[in-house]
Amino acid sequence: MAAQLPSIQDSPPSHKELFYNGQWHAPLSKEYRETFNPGNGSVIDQVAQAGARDVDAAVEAAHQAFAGWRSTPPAQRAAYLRKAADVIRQHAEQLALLDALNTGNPVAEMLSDAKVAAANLDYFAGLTPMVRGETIPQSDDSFHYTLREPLGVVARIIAFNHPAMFAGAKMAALLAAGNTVIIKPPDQAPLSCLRLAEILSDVFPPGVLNILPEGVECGKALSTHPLVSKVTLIGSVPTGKAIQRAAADTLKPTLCEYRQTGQGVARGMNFTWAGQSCGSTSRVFLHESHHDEVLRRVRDYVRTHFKPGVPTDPSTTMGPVISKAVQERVLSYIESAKQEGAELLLGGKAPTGIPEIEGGYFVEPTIFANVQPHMRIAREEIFGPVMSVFKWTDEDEVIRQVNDTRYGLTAAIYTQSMATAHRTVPKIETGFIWVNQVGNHFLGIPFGGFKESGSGRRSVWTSCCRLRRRSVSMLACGDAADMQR
Ligand SMILES: NC(=O)c1ccc[n+]([C@@H]2O[C@H](COP(=O)([O-])OP(=O)(O)OC[C@H]3O[C@@H](n4cnc5c(N)ncnc54)[C@H](O)[C@@H]3O)[C@@H](O)[C@H]2O)c1
Repeated sequence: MAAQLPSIQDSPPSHKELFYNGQWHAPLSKEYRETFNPGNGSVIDQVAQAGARDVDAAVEAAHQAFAGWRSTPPAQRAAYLRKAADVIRQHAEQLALLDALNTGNPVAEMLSDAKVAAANLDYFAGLTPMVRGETIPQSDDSFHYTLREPLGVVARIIAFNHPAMFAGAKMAALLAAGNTVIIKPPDQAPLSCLRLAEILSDVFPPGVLNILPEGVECGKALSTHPLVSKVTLIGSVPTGKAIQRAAADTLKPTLCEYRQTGQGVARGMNFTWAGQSCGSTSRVFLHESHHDEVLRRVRDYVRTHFKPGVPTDPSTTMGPVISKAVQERVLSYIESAKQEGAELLLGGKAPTGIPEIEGGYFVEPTIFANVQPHMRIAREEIFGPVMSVFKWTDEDEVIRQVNDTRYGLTAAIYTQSMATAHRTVPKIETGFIWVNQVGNHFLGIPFGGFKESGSGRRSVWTSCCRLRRRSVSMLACGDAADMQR
């Protein structure tokens, strides 16, 4: 695979500005900000920052493009999406390398991200003819039907952990349904999204796909803009709440997911990207009958499979966290766990003695056993490489503990009994549950959270369209009678 990777020098996007209306624009604010390589702390480049006036211009362009895009026949929209998928596939290695450089996620794993994005575009291209309403029988003298219509301009604000995948995959259904899209890349890691804008710049008609790098201010301006019909976020709970508050004024909808077990527990924690995945199974509940055996296997697996290294090196198995501030926050959680009496089994500090990652924001893969429900690491989202292990004996009590959190995105159940799985699944308060597997995602299967982990479910058309009901009285309208015949 190493031979397939392009050189790092050739990979960064040549444009660092704002992409809208099919063109690159310097920011009206004239502001640029440094973007970093979390693998060594160095500055990679300066990237434009979209201000409120830039957001106005981009939203206007997307709004103007909407009428043409929504009336483009579904088969033609599908052809645009398939072309985008092909182009992304051709640049998969470059996008993976850019995300490794800018997020710290190991490049070998990031290769699949661009492929997932392309697969989503192909999948939703195939579904464009399925954006359908239904007819509803009533009485003999009336005829009722519903239409699914695109919403208009949709803003997608995305988190830093998988930028190219979040941008590429999650535009697919929106575009297929006839919406125009503005993507706001993560402030920490905008480079792969800028490259996406470059490679897709002549794929879609101007204004259909727009990409505006910046941070919170741009996100806020998008959330409150009257011409933005919907804001979708992949991000943290406080951001989701802030966006819902901001969007409320303009009434926008928001969408805010023994060996085999040991390996599953270890893999579910996503140590590869330093635990920075929304779906990480960071709390592990092991029954006392196999607690010690599974825990030993988990520790051995993590110790041998996840070694901090240079993110752009294809042999690296674990990257840094995204920034110095996040590294300090994760280390402070580790300190709190030690002070509250959890038992440190592995890791617990920033790695030392590895010259090639000096200056990077790394934290060793960390496992705490004997974690109690009241401890901070058991209650708050760390979003770092820290796993908390609990021992349990009583099924009702463990389900109570599993649900005793503000969050509810994913869970995984490992059991030899399908009866146990079926009995337990409905009791667990998460939007997505794996059984005897973990971390896999499936095309077209809704993914989203319960409680503070999300509102809405990323399903196919419900999140991209509004449902318009039409009632036609045959007595009042001859055309309608013709339609029914
Ligand atoms: N539920 C999921 O599917 C999912 C997937 C990946 C990550 N996440 C979550 O994302 C978080 C980590 O990513 P992050 O640190 O980039 O999250 P974040 O919430 O800090 O930022 C996410 C995005 O929102 C923007 N933003 C921040 N404040 C905003 C505001 N007030 N208005 C509009 N936009 C605003 C940011 O610029 C960024 O682009 C974790 O909490 C993780 O659980 C969730």
